[in-house]
Amino acid sequence: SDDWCSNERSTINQLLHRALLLARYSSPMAAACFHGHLSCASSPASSNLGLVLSRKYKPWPASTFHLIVGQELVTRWGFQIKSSNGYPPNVVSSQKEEQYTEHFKVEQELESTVSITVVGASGDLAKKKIFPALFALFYEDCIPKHFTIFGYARTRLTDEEMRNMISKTLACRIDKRANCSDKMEQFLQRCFYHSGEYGLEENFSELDRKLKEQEGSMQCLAQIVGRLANRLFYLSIPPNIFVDVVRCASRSASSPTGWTRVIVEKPFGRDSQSSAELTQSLKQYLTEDQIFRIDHYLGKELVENLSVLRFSNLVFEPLWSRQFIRNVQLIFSEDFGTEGRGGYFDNYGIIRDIMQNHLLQILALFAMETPVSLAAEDIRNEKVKVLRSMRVLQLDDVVVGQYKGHTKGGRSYPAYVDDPTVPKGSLTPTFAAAALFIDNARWDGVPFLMKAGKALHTGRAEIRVQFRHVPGNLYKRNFGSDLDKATNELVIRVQPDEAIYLKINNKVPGLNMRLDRSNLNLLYAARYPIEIPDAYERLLMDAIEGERRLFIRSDELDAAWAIFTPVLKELEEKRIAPELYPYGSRGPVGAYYLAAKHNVRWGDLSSDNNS
Ligand SMILES: NC(=O)C1=CN([C@@H]2O[C@H](COP(=O)(O)OP(=O)(O)OC[C@H]3O[C@@H](n4cnc5c(N)ncnc54)[C@H](OP(=O)(O)O)[C@@H]3O)[C@@H](O)[C@H]2O)C=CC1
Ligand SMILES: O=C1O[C@H](COP(=O)(O)O)[C@@H](O)[C@H](O)[C@H]1O
Repeated sequence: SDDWCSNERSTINQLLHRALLLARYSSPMAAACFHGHLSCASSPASSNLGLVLSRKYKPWPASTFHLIVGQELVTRWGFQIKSSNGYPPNVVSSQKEEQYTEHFKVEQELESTVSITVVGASGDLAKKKIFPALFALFYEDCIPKHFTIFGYARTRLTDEEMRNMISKTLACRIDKRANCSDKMEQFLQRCFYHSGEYGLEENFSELDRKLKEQEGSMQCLAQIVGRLANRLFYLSIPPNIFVDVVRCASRSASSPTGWTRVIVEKPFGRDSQSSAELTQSLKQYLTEDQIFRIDHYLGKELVENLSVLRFSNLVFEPLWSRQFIRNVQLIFSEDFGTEGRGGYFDNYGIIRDIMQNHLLQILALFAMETPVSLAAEDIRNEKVKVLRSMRVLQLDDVVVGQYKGHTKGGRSYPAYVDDPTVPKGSLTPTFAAAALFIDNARWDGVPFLMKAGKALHTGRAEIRVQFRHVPGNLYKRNFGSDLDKATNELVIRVQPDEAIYLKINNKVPGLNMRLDRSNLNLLYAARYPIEIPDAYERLLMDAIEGERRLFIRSDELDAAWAIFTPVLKELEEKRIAPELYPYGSRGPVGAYYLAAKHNVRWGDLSSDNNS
């Protein structure tokens, strides 16, 4: 009854928290999705104990709880997950929202702690992306309330020195500057540093002690309810030390009570074999569920939007096949060279750096069949299927290039091989174009062209979808002899100036019948006047929440390497010389010929003003 419920509230809460702990241990998947807590709610349906759900609640399968006191099983209840207002569990009616607010507050107090250790904290990526993203999450209240951040690297720094180092990289969103410096100060006070070697377990044991100290100080209430101390490690280090760190962290610094997850940065190997070896080594210490392989392109707003565009717009989904699409182009260009990263880059080259991961991931999302649901495994299953349907890339369908020095407007730009960290005479491609095919019913015969390059004339990432000709087009004489110019093209511009636009043929206003190509243009800056979060913010938030949708599963990785490994080997074994292109140009002409061979024109090179 309600009376009993309120008298026994604290006992019941404790019992139910223990039940939740048990549920977490017996069903880690469910627990990973579950961010709520159970409490004795004074709901009208008094025979039910209420289940208070957090904002982050994801569907949770019906389950049986074993309620335990001490070691003894005293009660066993099978009960359904149902909200106390009678709505389905993931729906809270707006009328009832106030009633829930109090519960949310209590819930927040009781949430677990999370410690995020950035391994390689002194490095470029950590400073440039990871710490700023963590701060942005803090600023937006998107990080659990009880968090600490640790930097770990060999460089000797005090806590204060690390705070000083990262404070230079933090920024507030231009559209939300309120209390920015206070927030920064609060954030920095939660940041600590530990200096250690990457392969020494005792150094990680020291880190463990420091983590426990911080977790303890966040846990005054936790002793009562058994709050979990969760730990996330971000491997922002060169790949040759991934396994050392994972071994040490898992043996000496993994969480004794909560989850331990590891975000692994690319490159995940150099080919099928080394990637499989890396996976195998990581799996000596971690389960697949603990490994979060990051591809930051999956966290970009427009890449996330791809599925929304496809699956929730009737105007697109029926057109998404060989029947209407002539070719798809995935284009990445940077207007700067390897600048400082030549040492890393030379061992990988542009195919491994951009195509095999970022562009292929976009392709998979673009081309996959409709997943059963938006659950991570359903999406990843579809991505694996489409990747496994792809034809192994042939040398004939690849063009490679490398930038050479160039002088323009009195300024000289270096060649790739001028980078002091690049070996003289290196044949590593800084540019590549490739034609890929998916041998399934939906995409049979449709070329998926990829192009990626550094030191080009512009910095851009986009997906271009060129549609077929309109059969028996009544207006064909208005287009002259070049019917290709009259086909529709959908452009999803991932960056910069995020946009989705569709090129259509349109009548120019006036008394005569003149047609032109115009854009139906969804320019994000005009439509959504907010600053778009950085990809790392979304991905870090997801990793903390245990959401795996945007991370790469090991079988996806295997399928991705299987497409590129043979050609990468052939390029290296035959020592194929890349075509040189001037720094700041549009890349090697070979890319035009490759496209022409497949009856394609690169959309980004169109003479069209609205390209
Ligand atoms: N930078 C970027 O833009 C991107 C990077 N990545 C990936 O992220 C990871 C980190 O990149 P980034 O920050 O650029 O890397 P860095 O080269 O800056 O290395 C990070 C830290 O690792 C330590 N370190 C460097 N080299 C070695 C070595 N040979 N042996 C042991 N420790 C070493 C250094 O810390 P200390 O000496 O203090 O121990 C360094 O500060 C890499 O896997 C990279 O491929 C992925 C996408 C983009
Ligand atoms: O992973 C990488 O990505 C960056 C480009 O990322 P972006 O978000 O700035 O577009 C690239 O410069 C780097 O070579 C590569 O390793």
